[in-house]
Formats: sequence, structure tokens, C-alpha cells
Amino acid sequence: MPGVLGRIVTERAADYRDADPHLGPARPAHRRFEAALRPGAAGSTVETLALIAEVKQASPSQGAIAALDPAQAARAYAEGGASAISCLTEPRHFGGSPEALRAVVAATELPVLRKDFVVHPAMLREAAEWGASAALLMVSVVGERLPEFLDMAEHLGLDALVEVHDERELDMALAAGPRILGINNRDLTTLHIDLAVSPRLMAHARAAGFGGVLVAESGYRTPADLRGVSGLADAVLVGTSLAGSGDLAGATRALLGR
Ligand SMILES: O=C(O)c1ccccc1NCC(=O)[C@H](O)[C@H](O)COP(=O)(O)O
Repeated sequence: MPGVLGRIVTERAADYRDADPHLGPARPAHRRFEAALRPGAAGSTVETLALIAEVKQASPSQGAIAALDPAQAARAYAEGGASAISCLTEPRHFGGSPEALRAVVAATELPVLRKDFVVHPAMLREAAEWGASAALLMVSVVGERLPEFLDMAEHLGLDALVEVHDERELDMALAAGPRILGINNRDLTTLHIDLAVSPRLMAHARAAGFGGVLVAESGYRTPADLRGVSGLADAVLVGTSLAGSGDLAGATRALLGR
């Protein structure tokens, strides 16, 4: 696996090399994250997109973005109209941590997604233990093991946001039967962003009969950017443009056109 993604995945695999793979007892599936993103969910209307607002302090694309207090950021996003919170827990490149996720969970009633490069079952167990409602599963990272990781997420009562970037990954994801599909506009090897990726792959997913939740991810800065996925996506995941705005509640309201 080349590029930035390859480096991050190698680091996370080494971090969890000796981790306990046992998941522990089954946990009930509340499906709070999925329910928050479905059309017409509280806080959004059929005409609008549900927003997953991301607590993201740095990234390989941007370097340092903002020194955020995770709890304050989550409260500001909720005040601005977000339907869910994504919280980075990857420490080296995104400034994330387990403490950030726990603080976000404690600070808001909104469902929280653990945003990390899941390479080991322990990372899903941790997400459940830390209070997350969902975890990210990247087809580019788990590959053929996607069905296995989906089963683990289900065992732990976690919603899974299954992320793809191209048709090959989309077909792999669809074969595994996810309930929530994220289309990342960012090529995680080159970091190039193309907002045309989400509409193209969303149309492909719907044509293939996917009836679940569709999430457009990465590169969104203005309401005009969102028009490209209006009527296709159920939700949008936004980090940099909100986290670096200096006014997270105001930027969230502005993005949602409220
Ligand atoms: O954001 C990056 O630079 C990045 C680099 C390598 C792997 C993943 C990366 N980001 C993860 C995400 O997909 C974004 O945090 C998320 O979709 C929000 O994107 P944005 O609104 O563009 O910050």
C-alpha cells in the first residue's frame, strides 16, 4: 500500500501488533449513528443533508488545522446543527486520541464515530468501550476482511461506516452488504480531492440497488459544494473547513445554509 495511507496503516498495525483480539461479550445494536443520518431525521429535513462534523486538529493534507478542545468543538457542532460527530483518534498525523473521543462522547448527545485506520479487532472493541456509536471501516485498509470486520462491529453494537474511493472498492463494499456507505472524494494515496467522485459512485451504488445510507466525504467547504450531492447523499462528512474556521458553530450553520 503506497503513499500516505500506506505509512499510516503500517504505523497503526505496529501499534496494535500485540493487542488482544478478543471482542468480549456482545453489545446491543442501537443504530443511533445510522438513524441520525437517515432522511428526515431530527435536525435535518428531506431536502437537507445530515452533517457529520469532524473533530480534526491536523491532517497530512493540511498539517496543523486548529488546536481544538474536543468537548467544546462537539458542543459547537451540535449547536450549529450537526447530526453526528466524527472524532479522529489517530495521534501522529491527525492529533487524535482516545481522550478526545471520550470527551466528545461525554459532551454531546449526538452519536459519535471513531475515525481511525482500523486494522485490528481491538480498535473496534475500544470504540465500543470509549462510547462511540460507530466506527469507520476503510475498504482500502481491511480489503477482503471487510465482512469479518462488519461482523465484529455488529457483535459490538457499533454502526459501521464503510468507506470507498473507487468502483473496485465500491463493488467490494456492496458485496458485503453494509448499512452505511461513505464515498471519500480524497485519494488517500495522493491526497488529491475530486468532488465528482461522490456523485459518480453514489449513482453507481443506487443503480446496483443499494438502499442504505450514503455519506459524501471530504473537500466540502461551501453550500455550493454540497449541491453536487443533493438528492444523492443522505449525509456529508466535513472536517477541515469547519475545524479550521475559528467559529465552529457559525461555520456549521453557514455550511448547512441555516
Ligand atoms: O485529511 C487528510 O489529509 C487525510 C489524509 C490521509 C488519509 C485520510 C485523510 N483524511 C481522512 C478523511 O477522510 C477526512 O478527515 C474526512 O473525510 C473529512 O475531510 P475534510 O472535510 O476534507 O477534512
